[in-house]
Amino acid sequence: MSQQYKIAVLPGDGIGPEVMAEAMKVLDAVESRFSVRFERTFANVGGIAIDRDGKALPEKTIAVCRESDAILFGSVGGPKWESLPPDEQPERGALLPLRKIFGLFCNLRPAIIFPALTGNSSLKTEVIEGGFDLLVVRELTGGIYFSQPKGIEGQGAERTGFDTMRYSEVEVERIAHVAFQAARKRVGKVCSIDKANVLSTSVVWREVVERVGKEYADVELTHMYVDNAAMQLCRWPKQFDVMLCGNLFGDILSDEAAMLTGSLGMLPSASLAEGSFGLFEPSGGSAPDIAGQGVANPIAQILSAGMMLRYSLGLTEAADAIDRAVEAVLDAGFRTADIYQGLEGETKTDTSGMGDAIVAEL
Ligand SMILES: NC(=O)c1ccc[n+]([C@@H]2O[C@H](COP(=O)([O-])OP(=O)(O)OC[C@H]3O[C@@H](n4cnc5c(N)ncnc54)[C@H](O)[C@@H]3O)[C@@H](O)[C@H]2O)c1
Ligand SMILES: CC(C)[C@H](C(=O)O)[C@@H](O)C(=O)O
Ligand SMILES: [Mg+2]
Repeated sequence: MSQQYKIAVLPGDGIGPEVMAEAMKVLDAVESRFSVRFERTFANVGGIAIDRDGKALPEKTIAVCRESDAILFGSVGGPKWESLPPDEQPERGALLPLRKIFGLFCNLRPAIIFPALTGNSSLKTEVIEGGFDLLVVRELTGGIYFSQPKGIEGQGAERTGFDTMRYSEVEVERIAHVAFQAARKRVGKVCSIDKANVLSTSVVWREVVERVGKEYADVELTHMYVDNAAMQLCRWPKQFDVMLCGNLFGDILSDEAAMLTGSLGMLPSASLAEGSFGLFEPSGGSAPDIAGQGVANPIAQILSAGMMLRYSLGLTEAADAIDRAVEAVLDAGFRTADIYQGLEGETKTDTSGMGDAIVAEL
């Protein structure tokens, strides 16, 4: 009998359902090749859940997630819901609560340049030569995203929006351990990103990371201010192996790192709790500017499904096969619009064409 896994599938809004359909085809292919079964339960999340169930994160969606081994998430949000009160909008009403409810404190965002796409990078050829492979380890349930108090108060010219940024030692410690352990399996370098020249949270962050680093004598630890890090990523990304970041800095730097690889549509992510449970989603959003046209790049969603197999389900061989299939399809010249340059050997394809090519390769 084949091994069975339960997956909560939350396509969400915009391009979410379009790219999720391709990830489903890939999971079908994995089922037949590796003799496993993915029992998938679809549930509403984000704007579509507001429209159908009256709130961005319905109880029944939370229940489906609780009963599953992992969550595969598309993306949420869009102009249709922007006029709602902030806490009811898809992002703050669904995605952030999901991260908190399931304790998904650790966000892994690997930015790897595929050899076939070196010409797509926004970087100069000499900078890209030989490719690069870096991992952003982002703290996901603390910092300015979640600290209280926050809100908007007052009237007229005195009306003020405010957020608070707090990081406790335990929060920094547990994400630092993840970064050092990841570095051990990679090149062995952690660069911790902060703003310790200005922010008190960063003073605590740097001290704790330094202390945790003493337990990993085999890993090289450096510290860098976030503004310099943003510049260094464009200048010479190869200097980085693991970039350890707080919630806000990791959000910003991971989008930057994505673009160095060619497109935001290429960058997957894993959001992990203690243990094996996780939520897997593209790093980018619902892309309202291209939604409904069938042209979105499904690779970030497909690679996110691969990360789910690797991190939550322990299906390393199948996860490797997905990564290899994506690489082979790019080598063969298949390109969605976001990575198409009109060069010789390139074949322009749409969302489902890219999914089909990856399935055929699998
Ligand atoms: N995890 C999430 O659900 C998530 C993440 C980020 C943004 N959002 C939300 O998405 C909405 C749109 O935000 P935004 O426009 O700032 O960011 P976005 O990431 O949706 O889009 C930024 C740009 O990248 C392009 N892009 C993104 N994914 C792509 C793909 N797979 N293929 C091709 N091109 C792709 C878009 O077309 C757009 O030009 C907002 O409501 C935002 O809050 C959601
Ligand atoms: C949509 C938004 C809340 C989210 C974040 O800021 O974490 C997104 O940008 C991401 O990177 O996953
Ligand atoms: Mg982001």
